[in-house]
Amino acid sequence: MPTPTKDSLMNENDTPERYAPLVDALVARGWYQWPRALSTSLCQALLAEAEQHEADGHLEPAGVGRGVIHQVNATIRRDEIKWFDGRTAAQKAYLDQMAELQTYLNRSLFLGLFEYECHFARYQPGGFYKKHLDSFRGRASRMVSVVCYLNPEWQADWGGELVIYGENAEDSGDIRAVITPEMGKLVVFMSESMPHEVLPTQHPRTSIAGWFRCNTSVTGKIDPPK
Ligand SMILES: O=C(O)CCC(=O)C(=O)O
Ligand SMILES: [Fe+2]
Repeated sequence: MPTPTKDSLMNENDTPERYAPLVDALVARGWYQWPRALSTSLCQALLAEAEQHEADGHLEPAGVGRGVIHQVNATIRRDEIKWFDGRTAAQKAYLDQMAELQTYLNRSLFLGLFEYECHFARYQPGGFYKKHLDSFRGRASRMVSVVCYLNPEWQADWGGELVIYGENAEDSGDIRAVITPEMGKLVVFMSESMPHEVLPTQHPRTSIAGWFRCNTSVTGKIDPPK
């Protein structure tokens, strides 16, 4: 099979206006679920990369916290990750779509997003990620979270759903969405206000987790990514 080019992985007829319902939902309720947002050819290419990283032993246990307080804690999360380096056609095509979304979000919501970071994530059977926020309140940095799922023919009884809760993280009864991780689905939510968790999966579960960040530079120091 010839190596796909970036353009061959993009959908034709994709206009930025397709992001309008996403932005409306983010404003109204803080999250949006978009089945079949990405082309199957792009998702398959990304899945193949993630599986190759796993076969090559290039995934690393994910941690919690950033910078000096970054630590691996298997009671909180059990996925393995690989950060994008933007070198392959598939990564470039995905990053192009995120750049387009970033432009659209900035134009419509004036969010001042200036950077996007993302990694592949692989959850093995038994893997989970307990309820958390992607950004600490008051230290705004990660503003908008985007998860893309890469699992063809996901079965309803395999677990591994993403559960999104209301703003009060203590209230576990306030479930806003239970989302299955089907290939091509994009989930977008506000990083500071939507607690969420990944329920234990019974089947290997592959995704791309990413974040749009705003500049939180303090006294000239730019927050370190990751
Ligand atoms: O994979 C998912 O559904 C969400 C992952 C997540 O919450 C994270 O990586 O911060
Ligand atoms: Fe998260």
